[in-house]
Amino acid sequence: MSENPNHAQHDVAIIMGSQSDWETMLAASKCLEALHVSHDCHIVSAHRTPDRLVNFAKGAVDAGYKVIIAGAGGAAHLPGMVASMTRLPVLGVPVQSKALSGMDSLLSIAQMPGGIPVGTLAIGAAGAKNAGLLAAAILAVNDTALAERLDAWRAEQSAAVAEKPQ
Ligand SMILES: Nc1c(C(=O)O)ncn1[C@@H]1O[C@H](COP(=O)(O)O)[C@@H](O)[C@H]1O
Repeated sequence: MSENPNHAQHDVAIIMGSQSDWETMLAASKCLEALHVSHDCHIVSAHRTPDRLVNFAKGAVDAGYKVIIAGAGGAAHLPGMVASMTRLPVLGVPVQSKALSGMDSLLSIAQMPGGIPVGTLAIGAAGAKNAGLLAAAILAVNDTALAERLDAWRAEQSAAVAEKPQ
C-alpha cells in the first residue's frame, strides 16, 4: 500500500480505513481479480490520515479511477467523506466492528444526507464481495468483454448450486 494512492491507472480503487479492514476488503479484490478488472488497494482514513484522504479523493478522477470501493468500520466516515470530494460512484462496505457487530459501520455509511450518495453494501466480506461485483457491473455497461465475463461468472455460480442437499 503506497503513500501516494494516485500513481497508476486502474479502473477501481479499493480503499479502507485500516490495515485491520483488509481481511474483509480482500473479498472485493479477489472478486475483481477473478473478473480481470484492474484495481489497486490503499489504506486511507478520514480520521487518521486526513491529508491522504483529501489527496486521494480530489485526485481520483485525474488518476483514472472509474469506481471507488471504500470499506471502514465503527464511525465509518471514510466512504461519505470520499464521496463528498469526488463525483465518481462510491460503494461503501461496512466492516464488522467488535463493539457493535458492524451496525455502527452500516448506519454511518448508509445514512448519508441527500445530495451525496454512497451505495451501501452489506456488513462484512459478503458486502465487500458484492461491492466488487457491483463495481464490475457498473464498468460492464461500457465494456462488452467484461459484461461477458460477468455473465460467465454468474452462470458458473448457478451451476455450482446443487439441486438437492447432500
Ligand atoms: N472508520 C474508520 C476510518 C474512517 O472512517 O476514516 N478510519 C479508520 N476507521 C476504522 O477504525 C476501525 C478500527 O481500526 P484499527 O483496527 O486500526 O484500530 C477500522 O475498521 C477502520 O476502518
